[in-house]
Amino acid sequence: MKKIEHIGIAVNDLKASNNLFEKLLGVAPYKEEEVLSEGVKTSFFMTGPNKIELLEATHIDGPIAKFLAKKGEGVHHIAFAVDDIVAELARLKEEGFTIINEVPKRGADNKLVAFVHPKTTNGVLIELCQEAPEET
Ligand SMILES: CC[C@@H](C(=O)O)C(=O)SCCNC(=O)CCNC(=O)[C@H](O)C(C)(C)COP(=O)(O)OP(=O)(O)OC[C@H]1O[C@@H](n2cnc3c(N)ncnc32)[C@H](O)[C@@H]1OP(=O)(O)O
Ligand SMILES: [Co+2]
Repeated sequence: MKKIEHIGIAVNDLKASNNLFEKLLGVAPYKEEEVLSEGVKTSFFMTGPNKIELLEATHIDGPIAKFLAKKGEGVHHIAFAVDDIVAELARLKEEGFTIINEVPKRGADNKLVAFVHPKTTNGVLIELCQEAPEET
């Protein structure tokens, strides 16, 4: 794994949280994107070299809606950048971690993503991200 790619934060109201994080970080979000497959609307902030992803639920049965219902707003996952997501998933599986997505899927901000179950990572949901070609 190369570095932390982003930290994902679950929020109830993306618009309100965009305003809050803009005040907090002193920069505006550089992008907003809806990812239908995950049931989320996201926004992204850069602060120095670090990226924050805010996530609002768009689907009542989606992972963010369920997380918000159980735990409330807060840090939802840590994402790591990798060069070869398939190889990294195989390595983690071999090490005994539970992989949620055997096949990487399209995430936000031009990434291929896959998740590792928090029950096998001390309660922290881990996302792997590999750069993907821009969608046309
Ligand atoms: C925008 C796209 C992408 C990007 O490009 O960056 C994203 O970031 S998408 C982010 C949203 N998508 C995901 O989270 C996908 C991966 N998550 C899942 O597949 C599921 O949420 C899960 C982790 C498998 C849990 O699903 P499920 O078992 O159906 O939900 P439960 O609510 O019943 O939870 C079971 C258990 O797990 C705990 N949990 C759930 N989410 C988290 C979390 N984010 N961090 C820590 N723990 C989590 C939950 O509390 C339950 O625990 P117990 O109550 O103790 O059983
Ligand atoms: Co993410």
